[in-house]
Amino acid sequence: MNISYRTGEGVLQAVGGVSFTIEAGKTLAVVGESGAGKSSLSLGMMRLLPNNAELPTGRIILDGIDCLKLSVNEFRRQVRWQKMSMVFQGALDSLHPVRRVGDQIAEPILLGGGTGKAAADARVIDLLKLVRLPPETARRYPHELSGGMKQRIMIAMALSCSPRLVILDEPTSALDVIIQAQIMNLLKKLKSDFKLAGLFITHDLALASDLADNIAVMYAGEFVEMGTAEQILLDPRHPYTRKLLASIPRLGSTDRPEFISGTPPRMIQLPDGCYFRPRCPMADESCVVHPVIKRFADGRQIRCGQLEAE
Ligand SMILES: Nc1ncnc2c1ncn2[C@@H]1O[C@H](COP(=O)(O)OP(=O)(O)OP(=O)(O)O)[C@@H](O)[C@H]1O
Repeated sequence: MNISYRTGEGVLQAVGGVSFTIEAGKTLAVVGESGAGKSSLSLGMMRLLPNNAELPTGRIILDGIDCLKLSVNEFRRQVRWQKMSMVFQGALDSLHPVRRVGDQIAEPILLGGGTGKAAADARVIDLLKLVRLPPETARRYPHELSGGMKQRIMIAMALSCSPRLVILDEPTSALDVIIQAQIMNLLKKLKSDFKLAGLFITHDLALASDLADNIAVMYAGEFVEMGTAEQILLDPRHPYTRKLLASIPRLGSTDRPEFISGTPPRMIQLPDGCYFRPRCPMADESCVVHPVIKRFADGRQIRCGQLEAE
């Protein structure tokens, strides 16, 4: 999948050649620094990109439906919220301030058609139970709820139509650590109870390790390494993944966390060759050629000209 924006300085490619499969019941975490293209990827999948975005190219196949081939209306009726839903990064501000939260949870259910108001209201109560909120929460307004409760409401909304894929875009980044842990535990429970596929977008590799079966590391709009969570966390191979892991402080370790020197590239002006080359300790003259992503014998995929697929 490719996503570009038209800007005053020219066309900026925010997502380039990103390709992945998520099986039912599995979660893929996409990890990367700010500006790597994570939100563009999730908004592009939901077909909610801003007006200056070009139409994404590539294919998104969900339940046999080629989502990018559907018209806007077909996508809205058949896919968005029904088969693919999202918990947004700014979730705490995305609830309507003067509508009761129960009505807001019911909205995607009613939009899908085929469900009457009474059945939708009953479903709202079930969904509130699922996210461990009391039924009377349905009658409350967003300003009466804490951040953690609002995030549970957003999760209930995302689950309201029993989708096949839920995209979680930094679902806990606005919450304090205790509430963050509660929401992560809820997400883990929901993941094991339902056979949901999850796409978990985060800048936090440690958080990704909590929920993900597979991890893709994103740099400058591309996946640079993708593998099982174990492979990425215990045996990172791409120099950027190694740097990301070394930057996480570890309890009980005397090693100081490392900083990744340099800054991520300006996406409007990407360096020639490998995009990580200016910051990479392994870079040499061969890295002036932009590397393709290669599949290795252990199943992981890596985009690095220095590493040869055996
Ligand atoms: N509407 C837009 N117009 C132009 N450029 C944009 C637009 N939205 C995002 N970008 C650019 O696209 C690139 C990817 O941004 P994106 O928000 O997808 O990254 P991200 O990894 O989600 O970062 P963050 O975690 O900070 O949200 C960045 O260079 C960003 O400046």
